[in-house]
Amino acid sequence: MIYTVTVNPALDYVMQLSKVNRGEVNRSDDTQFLAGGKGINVSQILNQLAVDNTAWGFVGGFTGKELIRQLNVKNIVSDFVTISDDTRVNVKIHAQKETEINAAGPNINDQEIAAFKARLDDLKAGDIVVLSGSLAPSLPTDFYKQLLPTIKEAGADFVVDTTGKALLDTLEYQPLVIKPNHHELADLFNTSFANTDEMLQAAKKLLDMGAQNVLISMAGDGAYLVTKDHVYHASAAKGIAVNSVGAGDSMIAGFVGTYYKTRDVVEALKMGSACGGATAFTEDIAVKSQIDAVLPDIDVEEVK
Ligand SMILES: Nc1ncnc2c1ncn2[C@@H]1O[C@H](COP(=O)(O)OP(=O)(O)OP(=O)(O)O)[C@@H](O)[C@H]1O
Ligand SMILES: O=P(O)(O)OC[C@@]1(O)O[C@H](CO)[C@@H](O)[C@@H]1O
Repeated sequence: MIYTVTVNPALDYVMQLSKVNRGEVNRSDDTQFLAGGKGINVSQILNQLAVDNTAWGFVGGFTGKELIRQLNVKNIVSDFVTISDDTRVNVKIHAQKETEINAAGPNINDQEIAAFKARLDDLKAGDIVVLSGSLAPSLPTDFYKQLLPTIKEAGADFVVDTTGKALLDTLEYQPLVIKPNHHELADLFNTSFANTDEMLQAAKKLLDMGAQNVLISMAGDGAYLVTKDHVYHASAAKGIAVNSVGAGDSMIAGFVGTYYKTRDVVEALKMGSACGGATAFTEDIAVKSQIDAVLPDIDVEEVK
């Protein structure tokens, strides 16, 4: 089983308008509330790929009810801890440029945290836990790290999609894969890369620090996968990008879901790239037919 963890999910309020004039009243042409949060997006793609998964996290209030309603409509199995505060709303403005305003998130109390940690008792050897997204402000900054000993003791693997110190702190527990984009990878080492070789060297340092695989995503320029023995490049899907929300989550889902089924990192890289591209080409998270349509575009080659 794959478990996705979204401790700070959101209703994404997507507003379409041709232009935003700052300091004036703007009117949108169309709006939508979409169930969001990085782990939930991963679950949506896993469902499209017919990979069994359960979404875990915290939801509360009227926004939390709507989020669960949407997950049920999409047949996403979930087992969230209900909290007394409201799940956040994140505003995504699709105008000339995309602008995102993500709320901090609800207050989560100690009892609710304990109820969440009890969920980990269900883990079995071979399971994969995908930990994604920001922490609600009331959670300790090392919340993900606190979960890792229990996950590893159960014989499960984990994937973590976060940045900075929170990411580095998890490496000693040997995440199955981490997926910084190339900017996040440079930030981890307080640097910028003059060339691809420097970027790949940085990924190798993360392997030395404990990561089992490092996936470097580069939006329309594709991705590199750096493993202990190989480096692969995957080309990007061909199409017109209309949305950048969830491409990274979709890539993680495609990679992890395929790896779970095949244990083949090259197939996983290929599917991850297709899922990321398919989501970039649609307003919402991609569905199976959109993923299938771009899969033949992806060429994977070994570069070293
Ligand atoms: N415009 C695009 N064209 C083709 N493929 C894309 C495009 N954007 C994203 N992808 C695919 O999705 C993968 C992940 O995208 P990206 O590098 O933007 O991740 P990210 O920065 O984590 O994204 P986000 O945080 O916006 O979800 C890329 O490596 C690529 O395979
Ligand atoms: O605030 P976080 O947790 O970092 O990111 C949350 C979020 O921006 O991530 C998803 C896209 O990746 C959206 O569905 C959601 O609103």
